[in-house]
Amino acid sequence: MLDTLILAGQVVVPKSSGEALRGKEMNELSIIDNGAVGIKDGVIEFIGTAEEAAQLQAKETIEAEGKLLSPGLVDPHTHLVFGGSREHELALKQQGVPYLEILAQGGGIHSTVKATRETAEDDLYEKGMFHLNRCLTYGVTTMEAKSGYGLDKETELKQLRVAKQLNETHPIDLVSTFLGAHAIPENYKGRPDAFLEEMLSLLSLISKEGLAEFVDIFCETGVFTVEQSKVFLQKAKTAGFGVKIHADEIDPLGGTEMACEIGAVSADHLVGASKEGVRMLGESDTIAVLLPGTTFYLGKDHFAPARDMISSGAAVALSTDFNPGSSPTENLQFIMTLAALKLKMTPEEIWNSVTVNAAYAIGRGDVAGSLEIGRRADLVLWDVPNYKYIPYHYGVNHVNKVWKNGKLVVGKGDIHAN
Ligand SMILES: O=C(O)CC1=NCN=C1
Ligand SMILES: [Zn+2]
Repeated sequence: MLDTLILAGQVVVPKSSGEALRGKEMNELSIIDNGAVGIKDGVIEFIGTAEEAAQLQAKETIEAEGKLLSPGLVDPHTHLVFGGSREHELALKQQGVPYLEILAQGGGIHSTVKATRETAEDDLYEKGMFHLNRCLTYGVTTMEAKSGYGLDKETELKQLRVAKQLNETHPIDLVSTFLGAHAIPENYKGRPDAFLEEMLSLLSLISKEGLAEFVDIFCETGVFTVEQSKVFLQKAKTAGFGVKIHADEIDPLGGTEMACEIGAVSADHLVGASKEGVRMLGESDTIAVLLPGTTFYLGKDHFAPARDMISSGAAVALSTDFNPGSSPTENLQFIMTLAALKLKMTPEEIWNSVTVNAAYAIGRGDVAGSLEIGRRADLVLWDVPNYKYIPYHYGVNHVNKVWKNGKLVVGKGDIHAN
């Protein structure tokens, strides 16, 4: 006897082959028309057509014929835990003040660092819960959370401990990344190497307390060079962490090439990736995590060369880059629209980029981002007729219901029209 049987319209089943989908594979997406998924004890027990499900018994049957059903979405790049906000910077952006100039003037990341240092751990936790609840209502069931707004031992650990607590208490599964190398704090101005050594000195404690699986660095003009980033990430790899990099976000420094060279799990942003960087992505296991929401929000015209990357054979994932400065949104569905309009990705590539490939980008490809018998039942029912509809109809939330580990965690309340 199943606990829940969902009778849907189309069911999206991204291919799960043990690694991220790349190149032409990204355009493959299995769809079951008039599909059904059965859940028992939090796990997927049946995937097939409604016809095949006809003889199954279930305590509860959700009759959602005509609605799309998919795996829970995965958001592989967020700066979830932070204090304060940066709406005051919008006026500067409107006046055309570049992101890196705001940062150099002590704003940007530094503004959030000040607010995060001043925010108590409990308050950071409550704020994180608020944002996670919103992510869940948008269909995200697994996501990454970076530190990086402390830039000192005490606050970096505070952020990571908050993320650990959130992972233990909120339905969304969180994967933590240490981004202590996010910017150079005032007290280390002009001494980047010394600051990086200070951040590296935290790795043993972070590892001992299980506070992060990945280490990341902001490789950018006025922050950390490609060489500094390479040395830092290689030391993090030696210490047993997976490594990621904010690369070629604004200036094309060549972080993409370096990421492929050292075997980073992912290289993120890549707006300025060179032809050589694109070629190397096609030949490496490094996943390109693209963040078109950031490019949009920074008012840039040039977006990451996703089509070239996919043509080169690379694996691409998508993310909100949720953070208070360069991409203040939890709406991964809007990112799907930007991927269609600005990255020229197909609906099939987009769906693979917010599910299976996003899961592999944060080391969760074996448990999230696809539908398989025996896997935990992380599912989203959408108020849309087919899988092409979400990128097409933008700026709204299409979620009808979300199940996490087979439990209904978001359900469209009955709308009492009168
Ligand atoms: O501005 C921020 O808070 C987040 C960010 N880090 C690197 N690029 C953007
Ligand atoms: Zn970021």
